[in-house]
Amino acid sequence: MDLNAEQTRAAEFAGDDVLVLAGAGTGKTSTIVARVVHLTQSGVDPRRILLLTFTRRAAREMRHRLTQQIGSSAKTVPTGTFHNFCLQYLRRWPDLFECGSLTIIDRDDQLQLMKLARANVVGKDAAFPKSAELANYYSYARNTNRPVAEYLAEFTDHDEDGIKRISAVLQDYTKRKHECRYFDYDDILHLFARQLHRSRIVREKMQSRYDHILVDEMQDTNPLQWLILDGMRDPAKLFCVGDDAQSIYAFRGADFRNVHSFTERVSGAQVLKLEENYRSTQEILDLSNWLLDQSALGYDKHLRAARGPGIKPVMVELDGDFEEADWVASDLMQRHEEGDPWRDHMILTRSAWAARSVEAALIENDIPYRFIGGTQLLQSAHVKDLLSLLRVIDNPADQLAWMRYLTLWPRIGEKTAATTISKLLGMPNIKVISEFLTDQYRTNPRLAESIAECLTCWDRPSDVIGAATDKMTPLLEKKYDDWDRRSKDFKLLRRLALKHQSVGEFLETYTLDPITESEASNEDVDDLVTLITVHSAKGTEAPVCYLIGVQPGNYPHVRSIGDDEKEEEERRVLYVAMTRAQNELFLTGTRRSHGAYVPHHNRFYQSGGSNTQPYFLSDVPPELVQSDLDIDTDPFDAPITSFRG
Ligand SMILES: Nc1ncnc2c1ncn2[C@@H]1O[C@H](COP(=O)(O)OP(=O)(O)OP(=O)(O)O)[C@@H](O)[C@H]1O
Repeated sequence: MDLNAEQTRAAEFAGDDVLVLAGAGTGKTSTIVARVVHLTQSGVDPRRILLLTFTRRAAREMRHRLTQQIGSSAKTVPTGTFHNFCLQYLRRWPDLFECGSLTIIDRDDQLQLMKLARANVVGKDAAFPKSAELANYYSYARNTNRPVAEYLAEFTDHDEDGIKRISAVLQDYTKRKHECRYFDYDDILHLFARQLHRSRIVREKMQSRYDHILVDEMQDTNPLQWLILDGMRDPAKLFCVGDDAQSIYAFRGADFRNVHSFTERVSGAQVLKLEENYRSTQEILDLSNWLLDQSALGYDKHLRAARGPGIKPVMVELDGDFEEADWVASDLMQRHEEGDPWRDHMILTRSAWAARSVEAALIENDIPYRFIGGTQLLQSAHVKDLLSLLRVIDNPADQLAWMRYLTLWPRIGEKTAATTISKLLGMPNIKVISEFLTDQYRTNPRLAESIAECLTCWDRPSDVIGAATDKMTPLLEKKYDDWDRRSKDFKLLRRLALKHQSVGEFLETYTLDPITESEASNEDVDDLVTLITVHSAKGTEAPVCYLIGVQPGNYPHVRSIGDDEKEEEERRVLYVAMTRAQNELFLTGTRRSHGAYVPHHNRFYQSGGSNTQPYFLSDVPPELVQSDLDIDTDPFDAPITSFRG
């Protein structure tokens, strides 16, 4: 692929710091890869080029493309997400980062711990914010690098007393985290950034390691991530690539306006633009451009299709979720019968929950698929049960895992488990704990035996999972009705674990970068339909895209209505989704559950009166889309036409 003039200018940029501001599909990924190639060919040591991506999938993709161009030296270019990058250094220099050993916890564990802290500080108070809300406050304040109390005072309606109580819960949560040697996702970035700015030694070490720092998806970096970049740049040069119209992570503290202030933050930096879209046909871009034009924010983006014209996006209105799911499944099957590979198709959904009917239709029709961003394998209850055994061995201070593991066994309730946990926490190592448990629970001998068995093969993660499965199957079989279905996941875990050197690394990899059951079981299968949440879909593309649930109430989402900032973020979510399509774009929506609809050129028009709610596509010009008026949504109601005429 030959780069165009804009892309070449960016890839071969000879100044110090640069922001490449680029529209969807304009070749940001290709340009970053070309930049690395250019730098290595100009004699820069590949190990001194740091490439930061938004997801591990994006990192894999970049590495793959780099390998095609520069061969095996691609492996030596440090490539990963902010979290992976920071964690790697926390592990390498625990003393410098003052962190010792640590266990990364996921959102579920974070909420469990917050629940305990909340109960401890405020007891039973139904009006007090729930754990999820508290965790969001905590995370948002940290990602935007401001004190929690200040954030609460400025952005919430809580009064002084409320703020004091919330702060007390968050302090209790932090204390519990330290006791268990837990690190939540934000801690990884926070600790790294803190030491980078506090310790001269850390800063000097980090600043001397890289000559070039390349950052993808700059529009979704938050102030905490900026602190990291700012602490490491100079003399290292920044090459940041982003698109303000694709910023969809405000809930994690990202502010798309940050890309606009790049030149103020990095003096002497230049801004380059990429405007020619190579992904989609002009019709798909016309609709996407129109969507942005409706915003008061003035994105000033008009994507041009290098590929020229194609087919207009199609809006399909269906009766309900099941009809929508059936429609997508039958369209897929028809295309496959006509010779299109499954992999050419992507279904985009707002959430895993919103995709459940479509997922069911794919399964029912034997359509092979992988679900990216769906319910995570490691979050299913039976997998958490099994992994609790591995977690307590890996970190004997892991109280949440101990609680889960101990209460799995007969006649051990939360109170008994809590007493046991308080005793075992002071013990020096897992062997001593295991002996103590043998003694303590003579009627449940397998409780301690399972630990001992796992310890015999601890350096072989896949065998550890095998041993844990053998020991725990009789227990779990009784707990779950659908055991046959669930037990298959343990085979998957074993397979995944084969790729890892240690149990700790295995647990950490999938906690940091969760994987769904369908992704795990189809890792080596190439021809699949991709079902994906829009938030996971950045950077991806497919010839045919189905955006499901594009109806009033979803775009913008009811919860965002009335909040201008949130509504605008919703617009960008829809924009990201639309701009994934290369050749064909279907926007499907349902009329049930959203009140009365009347036929209209775009078929999603909602009748006026009290039912009216904002909907991004309510005024879409008819010439930009096709309405699929011929779809037979309810064949049993339609009059039958005699074949005799
Ligand atoms: N100069 C070019 N010539 C031909 N095809 C190109 C060129 N640059 C990029 N492409 C193709 O355009 C598509 C989009 O490129 P890429 O994924 O790099 O865009 P992007 O800007 O990262 O997109 P987004 O931000 O929307 O995810 C890819 O299929 C890529 O191969």
